[in-house]
Amino acid sequence: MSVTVRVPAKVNVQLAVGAARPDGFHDLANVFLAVGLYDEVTVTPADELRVTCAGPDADQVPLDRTNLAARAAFALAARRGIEPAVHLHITKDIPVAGGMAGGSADGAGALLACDALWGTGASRAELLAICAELGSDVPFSLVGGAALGTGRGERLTALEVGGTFHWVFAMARRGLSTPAVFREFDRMAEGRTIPEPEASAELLDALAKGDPDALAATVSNDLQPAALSLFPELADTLAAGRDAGALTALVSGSGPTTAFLARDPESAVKIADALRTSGTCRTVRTATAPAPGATVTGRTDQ
Ligand SMILES: C[C@@](CO)(OP(=O)(O)O)[C@H](O)COP(=O)(O)OP(=O)(O)OC[C@H]1O[C@@H](n2ccc(N)nc2=O)[C@H](O)[C@@H]1O
Ligand SMILES: Nc1ncnc2c1ncn2[C@@H]1O[C@H](COP(=O)(O)OP(=O)(O)O)[C@@H](O)[C@H]1O
Repeated sequence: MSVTVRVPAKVNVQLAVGAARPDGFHDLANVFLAVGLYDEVTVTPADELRVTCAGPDADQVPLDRTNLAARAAFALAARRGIEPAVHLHITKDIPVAGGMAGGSADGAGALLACDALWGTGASRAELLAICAELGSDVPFSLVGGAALGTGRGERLTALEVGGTFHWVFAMARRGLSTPAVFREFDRMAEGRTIPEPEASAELLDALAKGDPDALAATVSNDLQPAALSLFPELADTLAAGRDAGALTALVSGSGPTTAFLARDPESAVKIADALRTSGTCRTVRTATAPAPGATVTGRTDQ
């Protein structure tokens, strides 16, 4: 018996960051867009909980109880008073510590897979509440598409997307820690008044129209200066993609993955080729958006 769930990565087309809150988090206006790069989580009954991972970055993924997939299984089992006796296998294609919410994807995927395997029948609202306990980005991994995240990013409002956007992603040679990037944001913000984060009406309109030029003109990421401060070489990657015709180039979330919006699939291929030969990054991928959220893609009864 097994259940397999496929979950997308994300890029933040707007990431407005407010001042640090007393709990250490930051209020956000976080416009998430799910992109067609996916992790898969397969859950099968086992004697006790264990996690395995396959894929190019698998050696960087913790296989203990800190893995977000394991934490998701524990959280759902605890609510039902059952033992999380499962094997969670992650097929990882989303870069690790890349600002594309790979760990969050695995958390949302494991939750949906365990719910299906155990027949828990959790409501969407309960699944979303568990996701929010696991991490600020995890609810969005469950729902996919496009959404505005407020609070610390966990309170979602679905957004309309009127077309397909073509993206290129450049994966960096090392990761960046999300808390470290927020700390650098705070350090750089010292002595300044930070405005309340607000979604841009122009950006939401560009998404709704599916207009890549309008989207390119309105994307923003308040964490980008902090990510560049900790990882200055990313500026070279951004420049290489811009020179190759990207409509816009930005750091994805807390980075260090960089994201390039292309006008069409042909331009995306050209930008990807230029980034590959630029020597400024580790790997390059193209993907379209929006992508669906966590979805059950396989089920066996044996
Ligand atoms: C920045 C974003 C943008 O979507 O993602 P990444 O680009 O890293 O994937 C998110 O806000 C990351 O969300 P997620 O990775 O789920 O973070 P969490 O586990 O909730 O929090 C990790 C740490 O990040 C900081 N944090 C996170 C969210 C938030 N609104 N304010 C924060 O200050 C805190 O230091 C927190 O301890
Ligand atoms: N299933 C998982 N996949 C990847 N990383 C995980 C996972 N569970 C926990 N982690 C931890 O979370 C950190 C951030 O991972 P990730 O979600 O890939 O990056 P980001 O938050 O930048 O999108 C990793 O360095 C790793 O230690």
